[in-house]
Amino acid sequence: MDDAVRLEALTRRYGSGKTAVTALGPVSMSFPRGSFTAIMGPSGSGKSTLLQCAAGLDRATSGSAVLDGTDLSALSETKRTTFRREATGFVFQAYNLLPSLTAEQNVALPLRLSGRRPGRDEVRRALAQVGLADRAHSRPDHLSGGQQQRVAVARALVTRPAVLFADEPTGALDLTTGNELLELLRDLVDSRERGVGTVVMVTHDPRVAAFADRVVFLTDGVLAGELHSPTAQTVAARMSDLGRPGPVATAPRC
Ligand SMILES: Nc1ncnc2c1ncn2[C@@H]1O[C@H](COP(=O)(O)OP(=O)(O)OP(=O)(O)O)[C@@H](O)[C@H]1O
Repeated sequence: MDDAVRLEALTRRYGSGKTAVTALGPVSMSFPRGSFTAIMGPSGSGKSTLLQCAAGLDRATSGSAVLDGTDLSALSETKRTTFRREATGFVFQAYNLLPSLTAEQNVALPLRLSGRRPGRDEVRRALAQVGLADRAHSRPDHLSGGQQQRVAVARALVTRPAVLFADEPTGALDLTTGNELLELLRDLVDSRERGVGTVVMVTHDPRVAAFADRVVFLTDGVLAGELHSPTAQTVAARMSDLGRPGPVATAPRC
């Protein structure tokens, strides 16, 4: 399996001099195509920073992120933005839909931002992928929270990105609706003809992480291990270990 995303000694620092904060790194790791990875770690451990650098929403201070074969650090700000719009989809906790636009118009936005005239078929296809083909003309305030987040997923899928990134995508949803959304993400990875192929998701909830193939743990901006074929119990146990003083929590930055 080749890599959809590869991080090579990536660091992200904020500020300069004595007030500089290293939010992340150095981190080296891969997200293989066709995989569903969850990123976990205590608050402030660098999860969102990792996601944003991997997705090209933020720029590494040193090292690089290689996304779908393109080294983001080698691109100018403008080229990175253009590339990111085509190669990635991003779903946030808050659905971030424009309230005055219909579901269909919201989904078409990334195509318009890329300077393309949205084809009705590609927009309808993305809505069908999330099970909302019949709600194309609904505005967000006529949709439930779960449906709004599905529209946000359809918007993220419309450019047929190589990777779908999600930062706490179920954070605003109740348990049942959240599980339905996670089953949708799982299905996007598992079923090739419907699929986006690769999903990378930040969460703080072990039950949410258990939908992934692999969980990657961060503490203080560096990798603190990973877990394959996770269950909510094994993830919760590892998280609790991370919180305890010991060899893992005190591992030096490499
Ligand atoms: N713009 C910024 N300026 C300065 N420091 C920042 C900035 N963004 C993040 N940080 C710091 O970088 C570190 C990592 O932040 P990040 O948001 O990636 O962590 P997180 O694991 O996603 O946290 P949470 O679970 O609370 O959302 C934190 O110490 C944070 O305070």
